[in-house]
Amino acid sequence: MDKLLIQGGVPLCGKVGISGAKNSAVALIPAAILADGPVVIENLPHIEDVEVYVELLREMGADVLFEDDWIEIDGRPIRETFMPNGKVKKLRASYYLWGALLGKFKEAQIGLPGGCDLGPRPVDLHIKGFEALGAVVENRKGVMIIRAERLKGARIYMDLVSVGATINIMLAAVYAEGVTTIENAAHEPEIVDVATLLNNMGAKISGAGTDVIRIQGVDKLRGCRHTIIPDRIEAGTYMIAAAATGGDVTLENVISKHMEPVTAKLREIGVEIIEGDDTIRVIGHKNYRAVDIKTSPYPGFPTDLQQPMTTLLTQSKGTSIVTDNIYSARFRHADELRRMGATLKIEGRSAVLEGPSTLMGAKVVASDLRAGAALVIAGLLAQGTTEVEGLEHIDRGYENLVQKLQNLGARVTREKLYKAEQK
Ligand SMILES: CC(=O)N[C@H]1[C@@H](OP(=O)(O)OP(=O)(O)OC[C@H]2O[C@@H](n3ccc(=O)[nH]c3=O)[C@H](O)[C@@H]2O)O[C@H](CO)[C@@H](O)[C@@H]1O
Ligand SMILES: C=C(OP(=O)(O)O)C(=O)O
Repeated sequence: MDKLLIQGGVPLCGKVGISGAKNSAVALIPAAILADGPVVIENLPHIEDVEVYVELLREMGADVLFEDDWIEIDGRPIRETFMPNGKVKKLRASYYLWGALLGKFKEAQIGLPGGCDLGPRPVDLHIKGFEALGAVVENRKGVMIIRAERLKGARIYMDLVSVGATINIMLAAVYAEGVTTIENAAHEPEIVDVATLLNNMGAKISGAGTDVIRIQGVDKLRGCRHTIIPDRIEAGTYMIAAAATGGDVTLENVISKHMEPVTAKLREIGVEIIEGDDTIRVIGHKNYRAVDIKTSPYPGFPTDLQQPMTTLLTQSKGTSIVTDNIYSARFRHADELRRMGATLKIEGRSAVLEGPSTLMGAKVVASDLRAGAALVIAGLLAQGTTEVEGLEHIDRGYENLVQKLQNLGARVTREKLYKAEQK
């Protein structure tokens, strides 16, 4: 186990390349097994979630070649549809094996997923979708057993907007007979990315990125080549870090449109942002204004940037209220920020902050992936040294975090935790 040591107070300056999107990568990898031939996915981030997915596919019998930033997946040799627990618990997105295996084999026996602990994360909408397509779903001691004689297209209304359920239904429905429509579908760019890959494989999906997705089932999907979109959450993290340290950072390989909810809020608090074709320059200042933030599905403010943004708002003058409408318990970074000197309290689903606060370095522990990002940003702007533990969460989703921050001038190193420090 490792920890990060951060000497705060250095404005981040320079350029940073944004990696391929985690939440696309972990859906595109299982989508690839639906093809009757090899699928090459480029711009793949080297993050723990991807490494675990590659191991899962290999255990199931797929041929996987994983080089630098691309992967070739041939799902044809897969015979195994049984993955009870263990590795599937290491990430959230292992639930995409339900849809992919159901589509491919009409059967999946896969354990319930893991992922960040943000309060209850039910999977009822996934099940409702599979059942509508004709599957019988049983939860046997934490293993989802999903079987169908045949999959038949259906009209599926989602009670809530769900990224995972929308993608899972698409994965199962590509091989269903007839037409499936998903109403009240999620709009996230990662959904469009998955639909693009599936369509390049020969699927007939229209409407991805809107409320209604239509999937005309097909008999066969072929191999193809696909490049993953940039990670808008990683990009947002560096934008917030640049703003928080009063730095001047240019992000490369970004899609500005995907960043609009974040760009708008940063401008509102007083950050200067210059958008290029595939770059965004963030010029930080002091004296930020307080703002309120409410997370909501895309194109609303993303819940995955709520925690980093909370850190930035400790530097704004006045009262900011941050409300997470997606997850009921995504404020486990609050105690750690308070330990560093932030003035904030949690009221139900909201954090109420009074700023600006002078943050002081402290020993803190990341409880989940974006809590980790929030604490790293806190360490970068704090006076003195911050030690961040819980890096196994951060490793799930940030490629080369230390190196990218060092390239921007941050004084950050990764060190081994001594035995006595390990809990
Ligand atoms: C691997 C991946 O892509 N993870 C992302 C995905 O998670 P994930 O796909 O798990 O999140 P969802 O979009 O499904 O969840 C949205 C909301 O719907 C609820 N819900 C969801 C499914 C369900 O069957 N029943 C139900 O009640 C959830 O508890 C949550 O309150 O989208 C989230 C919301 O943008 C992001 O925070 C995660 O980073
Ligand atoms: C919540 C997140 O991830 P996951 O859904 O994979 O746990 C995240 O990326 O912030």
